[in-house]
Amino acid sequence: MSEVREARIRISEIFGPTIQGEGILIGLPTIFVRTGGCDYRCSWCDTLHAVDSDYRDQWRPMSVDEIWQDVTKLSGGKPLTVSLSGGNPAIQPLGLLIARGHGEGYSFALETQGSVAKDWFADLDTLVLSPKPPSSGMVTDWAAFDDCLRLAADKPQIALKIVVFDDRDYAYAREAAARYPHLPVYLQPGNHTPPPPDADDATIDIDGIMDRMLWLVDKVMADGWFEARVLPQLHVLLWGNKRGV
Ligand SMILES: C[S@@+](CC[C@H](N)C(=O)[O-])C[C@H]1O[C@@H](n2cnc3c(N)ncnc32)[C@H](O)[C@@H]1O
Ligand SMILES: Nc1nc2[nH]cc(C(=O)O)c2c(=O)[nH]1
Ligand code: SF4
Ligand SMILES: [Mg+2]
Repeated sequence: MSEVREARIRISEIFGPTIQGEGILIGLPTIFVRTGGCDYRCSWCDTLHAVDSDYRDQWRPMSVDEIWQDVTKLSGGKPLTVSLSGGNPAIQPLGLLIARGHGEGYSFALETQGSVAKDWFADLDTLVLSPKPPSSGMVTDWAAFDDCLRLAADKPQIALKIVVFDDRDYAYAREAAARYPHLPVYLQPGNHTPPPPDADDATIDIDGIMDRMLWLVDKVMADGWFEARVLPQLHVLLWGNKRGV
C-alpha cells in the first residue's frame, strides 16, 4: 500500500513579521498564515479575499514543507509566534504544520469563530474564539462552540474576542462572556468600512471607528463590566485597510 498523501492546506496569503493587532496577543511580533475558505459570511468581514469563493483562484493548496519554507524565510529562521487565521483556519488540516513549527521552537495562535472543532486545537499555544454577534448576520451554534473548548481541553491559553457594532452586539457579548466566566474577554469595535475583496488598500473611516471605540468604552464603564478589555484593531489604526500587514 502506498503512503496516505499528506493533505494540502489552502492558503490565501502568508505575511509578516508584523505586530499582532488584536486581542490577547496584541503588539506581539507575528507571522500570519491566512487560509482560504470560510463556512461563515459575515456582513462586515474585513478579509473577504480569503472568504469569497470568487477569489479561490488566488488560493493555493500548499504542503506543510512549502508553508514552512515561506514562514522561515520571513522570520529569518528565528522562532516567533505564527497566527493561523483566515477565512476559517479550523476547516484546514493544520495539525502537522503546528507539530513542525513546535519542533523548531515556534508558537502558534489560531483565530476562529468557533463553528468547527478540531482535536489539534489542544496543540495550540493560544486559541482565540471570536463568536459572531447579530450584526454579522450569522447565528452562533453554541454546541459547536462548546466542542471547540472541549477539544482544546485547557491546553492552550484561550480568549474570547467579540466584535461590537451596536447595542445588540454589546448584549450578545455580555451573554457570551457570561457563558464562559473563566475566559478572558476582549471587545473590539467594528470597522464599518472593511475593504472590498479586490481592494488592497481601500479608504477607511478611522474617525467613525474611534467614535465607536469611545462609545464602547463608555458602555463598558457605565455597566461596571470590569473584567472586559476593550481594544481597537491596532494594525487598522496604523495601516488602515492595507492587506498583508
Ligand atoms: C477575519 S477573521 C478570520 C478568523 C475567523 N474567521 C474569525 O472570524 O475569527 C479575524 C478577526 O477579524 C475580526 N473582524 C472581521 N471583520 C471585522 C470588522 N469589519 N471589524 C472588526 N473586526 C473584524 C473577526 O471578528 C475576527 O475576530
Ligand atoms: N497585524 C495584524 N493583526 C491581525 N490580527 C488578526 C488579523 C486577521 O486578519 O486575522 C490580523 C492581521 O491581518 N494583521
Ligand atoms: S467568520 Fe471570520 S473570515 Fe469568516 S466571514 Fe466572518 S469574519 Fe470573515
Ligand atoms: Mg483582519
